[in-house]
Amino acid sequence: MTSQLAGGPLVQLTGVNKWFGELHVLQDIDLSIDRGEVVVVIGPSGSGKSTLCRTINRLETIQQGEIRIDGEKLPEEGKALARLRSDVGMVFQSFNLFAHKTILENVTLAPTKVRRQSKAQAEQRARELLDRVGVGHQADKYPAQLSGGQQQRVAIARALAMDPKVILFDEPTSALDPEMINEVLDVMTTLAREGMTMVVVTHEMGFARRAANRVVFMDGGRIVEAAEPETFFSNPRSERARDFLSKILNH
Ligand SMILES: Nc1ncnc2c1ncn2[C@@H]1O[C@H](COP(=O)(O)OP(=O)(O)OP(=O)(O)O)[C@@H](O)[C@H]1O
Repeated sequence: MTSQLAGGPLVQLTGVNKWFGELHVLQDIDLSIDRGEVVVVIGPSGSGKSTLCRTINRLETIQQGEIRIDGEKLPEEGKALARLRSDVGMVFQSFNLFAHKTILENVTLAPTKVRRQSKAQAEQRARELLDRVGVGHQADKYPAQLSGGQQQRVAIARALAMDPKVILFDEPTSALDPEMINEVLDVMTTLAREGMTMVVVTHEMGFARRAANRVVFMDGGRIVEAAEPETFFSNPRSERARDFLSKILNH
């Protein structure tokens, strides 16, 4: 494994190509993400946004190109599983909490099993994180006793408990009732302002405008354009991005 100098990009994708059978789902992706940067990925359904996220988290393998996290090249497939949760956090649309475990247990599970933290140490940290996302009072409950918005905030605390270098959010508010969306976006905005490196696939353009350093627009497996939100939203360069924005903003 090679290490680059600290201070280089935290996440670097170079010439990444991926196929699902005949479908060329990621095409020549080059993307560098700096420490503390918040990148919002948008684009039409099927454009490859989730797949991009999943490759960064090693949930999907690629056929061409290279992905480095903090200078380290992704290990081969077998080893990737062992490192899956160590430096990249992931928050999915569907929370993925263990129903039969308490909220506290959900957040302590990975630190005790993967990081081998003591139970006491992991619980103390989990309680701090649950307080931070506003659900500290729910620690002894079970997921089904919480609203969707609360469960997603627990999922964010669970990701933070592993002290990830970057957190990937794959449509984190798409499964939520509308009134719960903002409570999750507010937690994410706070994390962004605190300097967490984040990649966020979302249709929430308000979040992109206020929290993103860069908006990446994908279409047909390619990054078609990438710009600061102010530039992107006021003057998208490509016709596809203009069409997409007019559809989503008039929705
Ligand atoms: N495991 C898989 N096997 C085969 N095809 C897949 C697989 N996962 C995704 N695809 C296909 O790859 C393409 C890109 O999917 P992906 O989920 O990355 O798009 P997306 O931009 O995130 O879409 P959405 O906004 O609808 O979630 C789609 O055509 C999808 O059907």
